[in-house]
Amino acid sequence: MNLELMELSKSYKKKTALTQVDLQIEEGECVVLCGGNGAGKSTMIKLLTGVETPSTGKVVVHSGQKKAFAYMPDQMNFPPELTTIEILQYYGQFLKKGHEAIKAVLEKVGLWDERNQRVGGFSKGMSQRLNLAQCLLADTDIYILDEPTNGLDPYWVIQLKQIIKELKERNKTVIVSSHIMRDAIEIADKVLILFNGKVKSYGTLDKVYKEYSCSSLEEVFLSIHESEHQKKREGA
Ligand SMILES: Nc1ncnc2c1ncn2[C@@H]1O[C@H](COP(=O)(O)OP(=O)(O)OP(=O)(O)O)[C@@H](O)[C@H]1O
Repeated sequence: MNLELMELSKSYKKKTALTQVDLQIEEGECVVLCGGNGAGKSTMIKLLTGVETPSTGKVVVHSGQKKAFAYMPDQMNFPPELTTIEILQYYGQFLKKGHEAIKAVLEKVGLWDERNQRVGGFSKGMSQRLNLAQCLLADTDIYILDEPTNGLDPYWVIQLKQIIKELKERNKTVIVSSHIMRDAIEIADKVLILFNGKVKSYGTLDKVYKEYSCSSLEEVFLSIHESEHQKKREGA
């Protein structure tokens, strides 16, 4: 086991974004954080990566590495005047990665031929692939990807899934947030279902389906929505 979330909560002023999360994530697993808008996916990712500090609880990382996480934020604003390769060279300095490693990741995300282009002219999908490249450049135990399919066309969604599969084959832990159910079904060993900052279910798809007597993630979500709205109506 290499990651433990202990009584993790986060509040922003009056808003509770995440409530008392207790769970473990095993080595070599792909966990997909699922949930609707405002469910708490990005907040959880920010707590995992240390971008935000928890209001209570903690994240314990069991890793021999000094830097255990590689992070792909949901959006990156790269300096527009820099070229693709200049950006990766910048990250490479900190990660101690040279030309060969940079070339390998740019080839993986299909941007090697665009290495001398200024990123200010990039499409949304190209920027997202560059964002993925900076994350893959780090050789860490845990990869955290926040809505990585945003802006990617179907070809690159398939490639991204293949990249995640390869990371898992190298026994890396991959945590992905997505509101696209189909992605979750295809790549997840486990899904974590968040609703209003609370964990509603965590485990394999079979376990989650059984818990809600459903046969798809869409049905699980509908069931959660209906029961939460029912509770709200009864409380009102
Ligand atoms: N910096 C912040 N200040 C105040 N409230 C915040 C902040 N960040 C998040 N929140 C609130 O916390 C809740 C969870 O937000 P979060 O961004 O984690 O959700 P999400 O599941 O990633 O949603 P989405 O799919 O819409 O991106 C929301 O109600 C949001 O408004």
